[in-house]
Amino acid sequence: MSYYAPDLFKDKVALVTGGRSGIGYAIAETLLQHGAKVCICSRKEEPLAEAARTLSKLGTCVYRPCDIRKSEEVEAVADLIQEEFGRLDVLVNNAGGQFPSLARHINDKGWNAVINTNLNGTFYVSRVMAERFFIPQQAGNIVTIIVNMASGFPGMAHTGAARAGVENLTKSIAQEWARFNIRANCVAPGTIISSGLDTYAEPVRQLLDQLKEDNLMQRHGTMEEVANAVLFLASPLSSYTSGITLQVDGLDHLHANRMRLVNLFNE
Ligand SMILES: CCCCC/C=C/C(=O)SCCNC(=O)CCNC(=O)[C@H](O)C(C)(C)COP(=O)(O)OP(=O)(O)OC[C@H]1O[C@@H](n2cnc3c(N)ncnc32)[C@H](O)[C@@H]1OP(=O)(O)O
Ligand SMILES: NC(=O)C1=CN([C@@H]2O[C@H](COP(=O)(O)OP(=O)(O)OC[C@H]3O[C@@H](n4cnc5c(N)ncnc54)[C@H](OP(=O)(O)O)[C@@H]3O)[C@@H](O)[C@H]2O)C=CC1
Repeated sequence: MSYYAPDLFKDKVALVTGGRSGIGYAIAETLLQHGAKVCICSRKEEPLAEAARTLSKLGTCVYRPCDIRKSEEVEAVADLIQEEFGRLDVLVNNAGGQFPSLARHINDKGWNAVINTNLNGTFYVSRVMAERFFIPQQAGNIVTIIVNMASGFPGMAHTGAARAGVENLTKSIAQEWARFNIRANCVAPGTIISSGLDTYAEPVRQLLDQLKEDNLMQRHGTMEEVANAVLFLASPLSSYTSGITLQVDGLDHLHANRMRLVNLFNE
């Protein structure tokens, strides 16, 4: 059940990066359920095509494989959107990820993989979609998924650094592009039950149970709770809001036990 009007995104076109799985899939699904036409992209063609097939039962959903770290592949996604829809109204930068490691054990390749994905990739997609659609249209909306890294992110320093960069980038482009009627905001999820969490093995799995006990609401968040926050920021319901980060974390940004993360690897 939804509290939003079913036609909130009627005649609107949205791109969700990483829309084949987890939170991105839930966002794509919610946008479709509220009338949007959706494009999803990610690296792995087969699961991406399968996700688009399933989502198409809810409305128009197209896909194109793309590594957001390669700006030429991002341009190809823009080409598809231009051919299929001739416009873009909403960009949801959701693609991202990292691996758990103490900072001093992250090698150059691992550091660059995470920075390129989360910071550079998010920038490439935002710039390309603004240049190709939002600025010429004099209208656009960017919502970027980051993480809760307000007090640093021990155990995942690479992603903390990248997402802090993205949050600051969002504040800059929100100001530079306000004159083009473009808004840009972030959503910072806490620990959300998703396919992403399934990628973690011990000792992170055990940590997830502890993080649930620490949470003041005594639970992890749901993908729908993140999708609902994205819907708010992507819609005219938030028309005077830009450059902010909306925390969807059951208060973890005020009350999180960072020692759990520091001690994760029993160093
Ligand atoms: C504690 C609660 C946290 C809750 C908050 C956050 C939750 C989430 O974000 S859930 C979402 C999780 N989903 C993902 O993370 C999926 C996406 N992740 C990835 O695709 C990779 O982690 C990536 C970001 C590193 C990108 O992958 P790719 O470019 O394909 O890179 P490779 O797999 O080839 O790895 C490159 C390089 O990175 C180092 N490395 C990768 N994985 C690990 C690892 N598990 N441990 C240590 N180092 C790792 C390594 O240097 C790799 O190079 P090679 O050694 O040559 O393989
Ligand atoms: N689950 C959680 O607790 C939290 C998640 N987040 C963030 O939310 C977002 C979604 O995570 P979640 O759904 O949980 O995890 P998933 O691992 O399911 O989602 C990650 C998605 O990003 C895509 N992706 C990864 N790298 C690239 C790339 N270089 N180019 C294009 N697509 C890429 C993946 O598809 P493919 O492999 O096909 O490329 C996948 O669809 C991520 O940014 C994550 O860090 C933030 C806070 C908490």
